[in-house]
Amino acid sequence: MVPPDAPADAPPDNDVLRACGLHYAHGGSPALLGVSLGVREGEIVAVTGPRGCGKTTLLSCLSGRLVPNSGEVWFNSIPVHTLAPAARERLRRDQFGWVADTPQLVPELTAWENAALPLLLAGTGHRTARRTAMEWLERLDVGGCARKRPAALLQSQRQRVAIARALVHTPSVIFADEPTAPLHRTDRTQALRTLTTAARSHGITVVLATHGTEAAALADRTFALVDGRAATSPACSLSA
Ligand SMILES: Nc1ncnc2c1ncn2[C@@H]1O[C@H](COP(=O)(O)OP(=O)(O)OP(=O)(O)O)[C@@H](O)[C@H]1O
Repeated sequence: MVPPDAPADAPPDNDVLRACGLHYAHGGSPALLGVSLGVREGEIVAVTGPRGCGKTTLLSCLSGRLVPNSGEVWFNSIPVHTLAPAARERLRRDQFGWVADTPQLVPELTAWENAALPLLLAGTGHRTARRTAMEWLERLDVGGCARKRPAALLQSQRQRVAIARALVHTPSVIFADEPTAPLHRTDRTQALRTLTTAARSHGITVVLATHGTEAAALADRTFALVDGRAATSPACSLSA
């Protein structure tokens, strides 16, 4: 509920993520030109748009992987855009999950160790971390690969391990950048449904970049980008 003394157009205070007026250029090449977005807790938002419109850059700024050239990013009451690198790294490790369009696993670790990594880094005991990772790997149909290293897995199996790793510590927000790109069409629906069902049942917010209508259909809302701008610009107001 918006408090009575808040500005009339203040965002709802159940926004878990808020971005306001984001600008970002890769070198001299502009990727975001004043993007504003609010995401509510537990919401699944699909960021859509043609190749090169800025989806990955937007997810990277929202998640603290990139610092915008100007504009603000808030995670609850935390100003992500002004955090020091170490604090941003901690925030990403503890509160966020990331699934890239190609699986980025640690080659020396087995599938279950890769999936358990966020728990192990947070100090969870080995046995609990392993059990939890195994549960997620099984939900994603790759439980049988748990002892294999990434090199021995198919690309589609690696991506499922990466999805398990994003879910394993039940983060506040998962950023998924074309998460089903490496999967065959038949595998896509199941992996997407596992991700979105798990997110809904655990109250995890998801920001999902996608070209596909299938992924967008599983989201609560679509946020369309065109040439680095929102296709329809929401008003931007920060109450914090
Ligand atoms: N590392 C980089 N160096 C230079 N330009 C980049 C870099 N990354 C992205 N860009 C440019 O920034 C713009 C936005 O790219 P971005 O990857 O965010 O778009 P996208 O919508 O995710 O594209 P895709 O659907 O192809 O993944 C594009 O013009 C792209 O060429």
